[in-house]
Amino acid sequence: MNAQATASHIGTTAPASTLLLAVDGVTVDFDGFKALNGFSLTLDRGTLRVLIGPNGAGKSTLCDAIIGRVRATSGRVIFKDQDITHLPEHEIVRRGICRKFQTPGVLPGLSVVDNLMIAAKRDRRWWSTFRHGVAAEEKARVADILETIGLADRAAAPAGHLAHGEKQWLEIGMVVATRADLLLLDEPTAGMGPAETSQTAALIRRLVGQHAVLVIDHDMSFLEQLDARVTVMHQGQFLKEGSVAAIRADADVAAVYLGRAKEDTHHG
Ligand SMILES: Nc1ncnc2c1ncn2[C@@H]1O[C@H](COP(=O)(O)OP(=O)(O)OP(=O)(O)O)[C@@H](O)[C@H]1O
Repeated sequence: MNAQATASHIGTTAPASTLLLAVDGVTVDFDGFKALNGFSLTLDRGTLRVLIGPNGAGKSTLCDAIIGRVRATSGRVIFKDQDITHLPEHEIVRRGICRKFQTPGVLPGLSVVDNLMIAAKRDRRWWSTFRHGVAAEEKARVADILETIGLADRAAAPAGHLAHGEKQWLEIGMVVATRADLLLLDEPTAGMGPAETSQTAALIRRLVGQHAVLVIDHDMSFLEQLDARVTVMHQGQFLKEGSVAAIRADADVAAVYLGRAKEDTHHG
């Protein structure tokens, strides 16, 4: 199935209007410094959102607060109608949120397909994958993921032999393999050239519908290709939300980026 067909198929079956995640007035206070300051955001099932903001705006802290790596000082994180604010990270992951770097990481000596098999193993006991074999259902799922991430013809290659972009796609595939409903992707195009960046945008668009995806990235050409709703953060707070075109044209957004650039120049 080609990418477009997959995306449109998923698009027609996704329960697109159901609320999946609500970040409700979350503050994260690091000894008096509010990395998040009453920040709110909602995300529906199967939808794509891009989060941007100048350096230090609080984007990573937001992901940390969602996944339980840092604790909200106040406010709540609601996922699938449950308050997950104070749950341990592993329990949040079990409930269906996965961040790219939380996958075991690509094991360079193992093949692409074996890396995906390990991530697909729900109980995460890696070695049991080899001891007990893999269910047919998991094999089929992994074959699907290989198609989605564009690595079907590299399935048998050792992951360590992949190019930089291919390794990133494998990591995204490993997040998908965990069956998470919400995928958090922090700068998925880091270090990529224009061709790989375009392929990454297409890959992410193929995931939408089956998963909600929250992407942090600064690359405007990537954001244009993703064609997603954009939320802009500044100093731990919500600044704006809108289409890529609207955000590009927004004077307040330009001002916070330029302001930051001036500070960076000043200090640097
Ligand atoms: N553990 C911590 N203790 C103290 N301050 C922290 C901690 N983690 C982050 N910060 C501060 O919180 C602010 C927000 O950081 P965060 O990494 O969330 O920003 P960001 O938007 O992801 O930035 P970047 O685009 O540079 O990755 C920054 O000023 C950072 O120095």
